[in-house]
Amino acid sequence: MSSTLPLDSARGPLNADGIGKNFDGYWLWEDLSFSLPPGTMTAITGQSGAGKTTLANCLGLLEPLSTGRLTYDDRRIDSLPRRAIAQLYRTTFGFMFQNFALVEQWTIKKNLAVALENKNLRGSTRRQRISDALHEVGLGGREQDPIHMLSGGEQQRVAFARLILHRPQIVVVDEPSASLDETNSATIIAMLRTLADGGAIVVISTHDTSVSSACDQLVDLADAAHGTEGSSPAPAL
Ligand SMILES: Nc1ncnc2c1ncn2[C@@H]1O[C@H](COP(=O)(O)OP(=O)(O)OP(=O)(O)O)[C@@H](O)[C@H]1O
Repeated sequence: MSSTLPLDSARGPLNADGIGKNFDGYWLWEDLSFSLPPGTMTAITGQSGAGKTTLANCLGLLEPLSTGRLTYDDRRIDSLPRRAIAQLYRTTFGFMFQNFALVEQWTIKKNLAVALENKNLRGSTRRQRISDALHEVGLGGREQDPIHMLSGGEQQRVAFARLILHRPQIVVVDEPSASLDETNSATIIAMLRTLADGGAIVVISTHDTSVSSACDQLVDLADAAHGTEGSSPAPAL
């Protein structure tokens, strides 16, 4: 798919340095170090329960790390106060969650307008941007459709249109192909690729090999040491 909309480039890599996550003495993953460069798509892979979603949440600053640090744009970002994280959500991070986080009773247009709230745009510019984003995802002219009338694939396109409007430098995606058929899954991967091609850092938690094989690099949690301190590792689920 071609991209006609301007996207924001990331300012440098998002770096993870020795990060770990511990729940009640159990290390889900630990001592992970990797770099997510601008312009690339990275898949977080591993078996069910390996901690893919948890790692995506930690990279998106939605959950705290137990150890290690995250840096972006030469700035440590994992231990920021709430207000600074909120600012990063307005300016830097975009998310696509499994349930798309759309308001079902609202129209497509109203859901998309939320992404432009802080951008101080004239009404006509706002309408044009929404219209362009909807054309970009193949839903041109559907502004007034309520979300609950849309299929899962269409809802995901709306969620993607919202990402386009938000123009994030870092995009965190959780299981993009869950509950989608092959065609819709391929479409969403192509859409995420347009964000990476525009210079964004795209990181995707997935159990789907068709998604991970479309990425430029993997963070495989099968390789992450885990277990309780002083005991053998937990059995595979
Ligand atoms: N807040 C929490 N407190 C305790 N345990 C948690 C918490 N959040 C997640 N877990 C546990 O961490 C493990 C990993 O969960 P996570 O959803 O990250 O794995 P996943 O690899 O994404 O799994 P799946 O592929 O099945 O979605 C699970 O056993 C889960 O119960």
